[in-house]
Amino acid sequence: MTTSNRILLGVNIDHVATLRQARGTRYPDPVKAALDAEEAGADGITVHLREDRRHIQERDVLLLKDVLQTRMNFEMGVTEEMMAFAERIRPAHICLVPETRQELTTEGGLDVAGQEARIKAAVERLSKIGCEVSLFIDADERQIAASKRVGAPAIELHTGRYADAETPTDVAEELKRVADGVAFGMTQGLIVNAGHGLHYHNVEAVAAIKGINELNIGHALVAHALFVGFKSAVSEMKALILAAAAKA
Ligand SMILES: CC(=O)[C@@H](O)[C@H](O)COP(=O)(O)O
Ligand SMILES: NCC(=O)COP(=O)(O)O
Repeated sequence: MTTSNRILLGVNIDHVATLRQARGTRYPDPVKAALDAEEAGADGITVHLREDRRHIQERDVLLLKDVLQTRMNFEMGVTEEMMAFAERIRPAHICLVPETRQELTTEGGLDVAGQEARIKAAVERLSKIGCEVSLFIDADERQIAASKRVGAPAIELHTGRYADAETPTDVAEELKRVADGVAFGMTQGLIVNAGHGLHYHNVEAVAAIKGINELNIGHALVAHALFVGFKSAVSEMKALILAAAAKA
């Protein structure tokens, strides 16, 4: 259980691949982004191999597996195709996420409570090959307790609702939901990560929540990198979250 204010930054490079896929070019290469992110202080690299391959491709994951100095957090839907691919590459971390083809982005958390047997079998299968499995869920006690029951050592709380909240009241309410989720996850002995929709203007309040192990951030980093370069984008984000965690 994490009790200190140490906080890690997982850099999600999916949207570097989004730009490449928009034209079917060889650039920009997410592998180069990952190496730059590591040099700038990323603690890990997150990639989501979507079923529709809209951004990250198998080629990216295979190359990253060979070249990363830190560790890969491989996000995947719970499908047989992905399970078999994960068994082939054996990433250090796997985050099981819900996925639908039409969604613009990952819209909500995985319904662990509603499909415990299926998720338990996936967690067991992936744990057997040495992966630390995390479940991408809403900050909801029912889902957190179910995550514990299915044997996942870690959860990642979906911060999308917090990021999308528009009024100060809603922002405060969603932030509290995340903070309560972190606290409850810790009582369950889970490693608690968080992410989705975090950016330079909303990240500090989340980084200040005691007990969060890691924040996974992608879209905002890639967007900022267009103007300042990838290394600066990562180091600015890392400095922000470390300062916020230290002040808390
Ligand atoms: C699960 C998650 O939050 C990330 O994988 C994020 O979803 C990546 O971006 P897209 O949802 O746009 O693929
Ligand atoms: N799991 C969340 C993630 O990896 C990054 O999400 P986003 O910052 O691209 O919204």
